[in-house]
Amino acid sequence: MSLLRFDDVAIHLGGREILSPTSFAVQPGEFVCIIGPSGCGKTTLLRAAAGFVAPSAGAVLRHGEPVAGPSREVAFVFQDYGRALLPWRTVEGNISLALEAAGVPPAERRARIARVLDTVGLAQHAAKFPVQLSGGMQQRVQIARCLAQQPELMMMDEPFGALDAMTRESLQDELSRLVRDSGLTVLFVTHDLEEAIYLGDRVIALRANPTPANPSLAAMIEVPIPRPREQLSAKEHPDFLRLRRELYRFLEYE
Ligand SMILES: Nc1ncnc2c1ncn2[C@@H]1O[C@H](COP(=O)(O)OP(=O)(O)OP(=O)(O)O)[C@@H](O)[C@H]1O
Repeated sequence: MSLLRFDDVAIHLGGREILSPTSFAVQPGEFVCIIGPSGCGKTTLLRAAAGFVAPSAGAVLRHGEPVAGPSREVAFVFQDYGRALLPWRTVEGNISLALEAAGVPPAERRARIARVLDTVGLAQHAAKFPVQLSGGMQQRVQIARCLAQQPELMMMDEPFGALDAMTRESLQDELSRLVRDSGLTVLFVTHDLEEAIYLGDRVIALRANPTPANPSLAAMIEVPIPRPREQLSAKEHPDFLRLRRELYRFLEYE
């Protein structure tokens, strides 16, 4: 059974159709990237998948059950790390917060925090405050916080959009590795089609201003590039170049 399924999901906000009836399914362990022009409803789709926005028509199903609201099984990583982390809490304290809210006992909290900080390479920085860390490190804290919750689904909304190119590539590789090791399922929104192809098992392309003839779901492509992927060789792979061309044309004309 699919971990997540959109069955003809339409979403209207402010009297406008943001997402026209859209159907797709996400299997456990899949990494699905969502691209599309600004305002096409990528964030709205993530929010609907997480139960923050109710569909105007159709159904969002997790494990075959309608999603009724937010769940601890779903964790978010946002682009704006400056606002996503509490500045008055240390790295450790930020990660602990969600676990405290979930009632995880202190000893297990400490063990989970140590484990996830190790996973993202921040074990030496547990006692620092966000302001003492670079942007890339703050994003690692957000990812660690997400992993500590042990969700089944990780939603990432342009998580690397504000980082420089080098940091971005190294975080892409870290993310690929830890997703492969953990078996997490990921929905990842990005503007960057190379990032979508490099990270995704599948890429969903949305168009803005849908009509019945041109619905929101413009394309859904499989990425057959073998894993583990490596930046240079993956980006020279014939399938990478083919998909980049296809998606580039799509984005150019939308
Ligand atoms: N609560 C709301 N009420 C009314 N309109 C909304 C609401 N939330 C989002 N919108 C509108 O829905 C459209 C899609 O927004 P959304 O943030 O999902 O797009 P996006 O593809 O993620 O855009 P971007 O790439 O710029 O982040 C936008 O036009 C936005 O103004």
